[in-house]
Amino acid sequence: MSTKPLLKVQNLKKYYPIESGLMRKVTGHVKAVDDVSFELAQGEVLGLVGESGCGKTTLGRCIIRAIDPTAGSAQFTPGDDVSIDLASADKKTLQSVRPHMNMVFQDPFSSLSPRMTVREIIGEPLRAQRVPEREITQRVERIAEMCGLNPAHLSRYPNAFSGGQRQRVCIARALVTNPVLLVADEPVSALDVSIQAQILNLLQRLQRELNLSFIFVAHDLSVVEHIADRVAVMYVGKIIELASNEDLYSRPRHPYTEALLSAVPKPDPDLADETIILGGEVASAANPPSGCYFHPRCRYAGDVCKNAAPPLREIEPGHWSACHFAESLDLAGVVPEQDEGEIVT
Ligand SMILES: Nc1ncnc2c1ncn2[C@@H]1O[C@H](COP(=O)(O)OP(=O)(O)OP(=O)(O)O)[C@@H](O)[C@H]1O
Repeated sequence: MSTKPLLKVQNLKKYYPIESGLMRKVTGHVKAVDDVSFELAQGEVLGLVGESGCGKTTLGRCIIRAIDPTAGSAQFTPGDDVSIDLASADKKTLQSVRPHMNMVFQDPFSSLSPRMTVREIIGEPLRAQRVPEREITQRVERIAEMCGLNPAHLSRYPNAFSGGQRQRVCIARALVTNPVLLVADEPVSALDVSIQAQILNLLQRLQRELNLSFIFVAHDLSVVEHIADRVAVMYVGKIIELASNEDLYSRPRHPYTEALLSAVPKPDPDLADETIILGGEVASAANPPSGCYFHPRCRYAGDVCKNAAPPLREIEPGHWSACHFAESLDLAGVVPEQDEGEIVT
């Protein structure tokens, strides 16, 4: 088995040009993903968390090369003899590794063709690989069953399915090629609260049974608390904290993470609500503030934060923070929920 990380992302960037005037002159850039680096081990679940617009979806899409990054690399090593840079790979090379990675999207209502049966939808990636029809039938039925779908219902169309069942169809389609890497982009946020736990439990079970590596995108730390091994927090295109689940929740080392954690629902309703209300707007990726992008909203900011951008640095083994005061601030965390099996609704 390979000792290399499954995925090594280095200095990844995605800049969108801002054009204006009749001549569509480029007057600036939206830095949607700005110099992001991290590694993902085989079988690891990385939670990718941050407010709307911070670049989570763009990062996920760049990694699986649904869109082309502006710069940087994403070395993907799905096997001992296969290792390619997804960021720079040509079309043919990408096609050869496509079956090893996939993405599940937020909205199961718009991501399924209404004119195809569920059997056809799930089998589509295999058909694209020219897998024989008999094998497609077997593999579709197997993965559908693993995803909690009744094989007798596979000849139905998506509109006969509820939101949760449709997301199961999306998950089955994403897994039918036996990928090793799955990017799940807010896979439960479009679903009813009562269904969210079922889909999270399903993803967790599949991750364990299939030894999948996950990048699990969420805007809320409570969603990834149960499923992630490590968590990366993004703010305006950059990772500003990265640590093991336990360290990040119990001892955050960035004021933005502290604020996100304060909004995580407390198990004990008698505990005082100490939600930190962040003032001001999320900084614009087109025109970010000077220094630390978070400083205009940070209650601990000093002069240095206005002037100098703090790099993401390892402040203790495995715990990375991009705060000038990471070592000296005593930030409030939460007790992470123990993983005691399935989430109960
Ligand atoms: N095609 C595009 N052209 C220009 N700007 C874009 C494009 N796609 C995304 N952006 C901008 O890039 C930034 C990051 O967007 P992205 O959708 O990745 O954020 P996100 O964290 O996933 O947000 P959400 O949780 O709302 O999906 C935003 O400022 C967004 O407006």
